Amino acid sequence: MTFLLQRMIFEGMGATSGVAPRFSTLIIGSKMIGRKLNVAVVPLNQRDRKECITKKCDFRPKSACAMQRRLDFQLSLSCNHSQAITVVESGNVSSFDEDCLLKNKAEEVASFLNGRSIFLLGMMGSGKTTVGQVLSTALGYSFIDSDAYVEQAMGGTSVAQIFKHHGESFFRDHESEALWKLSSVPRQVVATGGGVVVRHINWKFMRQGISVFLDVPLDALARRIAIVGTDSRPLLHFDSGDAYTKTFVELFTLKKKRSMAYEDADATVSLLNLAANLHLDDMSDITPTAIAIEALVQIGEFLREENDSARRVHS
Ligand SMILES: Nc1ncnc2c1ncn2[C@@H]1O[C@H](COP(=O)(O)OP(=O)(O)O)[C@@H](O)[C@H]1O
Ligand SMILES: O=C(O)C1=C[C@@H](OP(=O)(O)O)[C@@H](O)[C@H](O)C1
Repeated sequence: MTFLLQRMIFEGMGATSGVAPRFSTLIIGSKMIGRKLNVAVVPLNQRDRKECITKKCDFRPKSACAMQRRLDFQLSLSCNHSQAITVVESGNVSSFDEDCLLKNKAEEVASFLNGRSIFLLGMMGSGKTTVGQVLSTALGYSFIDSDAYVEQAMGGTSVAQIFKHHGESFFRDHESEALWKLSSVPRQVVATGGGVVVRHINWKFMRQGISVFLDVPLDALARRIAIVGTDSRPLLHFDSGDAYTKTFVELFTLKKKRSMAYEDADATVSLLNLAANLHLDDMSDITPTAIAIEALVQIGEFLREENDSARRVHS
């Protein structure tokens, strides 16, 4: 894997010139392409800027390391947030403290959320459960899977069994009821079922919180689901045939019906965009933590826009 996540603070390639860098960006991803370092950055917030003081930041890739697709540079940061310190010694490749970045971003966003819950939306396999658990822990929220909630309400009957014995419409009624109940509970990350967007009433419940669409290309979804199997996902379960192909075809049909509805989400995390920003060829290299960080960035953007438009209305 050529991708390295580093917590490094300096201003772009200006750091190589020996000029003391100013703090404007936080590099969250880097990748060697030949002898060139490509980086992905996010803006630093005011508090991070105050916290971090760079003593020296000198980037020097060596050809041998470049060939091995490893970074070799010296970076010295002084940062009064002890967890945030990453010192990369010459010859070593640091492990990036993604968790620290997630924690800082979650703290920042949580202070503007006022306890509003997060509803994760997306097609089956888009990572709502996986990312939701990471996000809830970071925010200090509880996590709930709406499918699991319905299963519990049905005395432990699985979603697959509910579909089989009672049909989809029965399941959707219970799904809406679950969302209605969950929408009144603050400080939760809710992983919804992929089909939740098709019923208009569900939006009314989800608007109590903030909805975030995890937009993952169909190929990646089909690959993920083919690995774990389709037993728990009745809409994708077929008696015979290649799981990847059948899943892909079925997801394609469902996505066509749902894509406009997903666009109504308050915020979107596009894995295609994220991979491009991080200079990754393979989307499976994006960790759930990196996706959770991006979700927080997008939630932060939504809150800022919401705040701006509220101010415009009142002025
Ligand atoms: N970022 C990721 N990279 C690779 N695999 C992932 C990622 N996120 C989730 N997965 C895998 O994809 C499958 C579906 O994820 P899940 O979180 O259950 O999706 P959903 O809740 O949206 O249906 C799981 O096997 C999970 O381990
Ligand atoms: O997309 C859908 O219509 C469905 C998605 C499933 O949840 P996940 O998205 O968690 O797999 C589950 O609610 C049910 O099988 C129907």
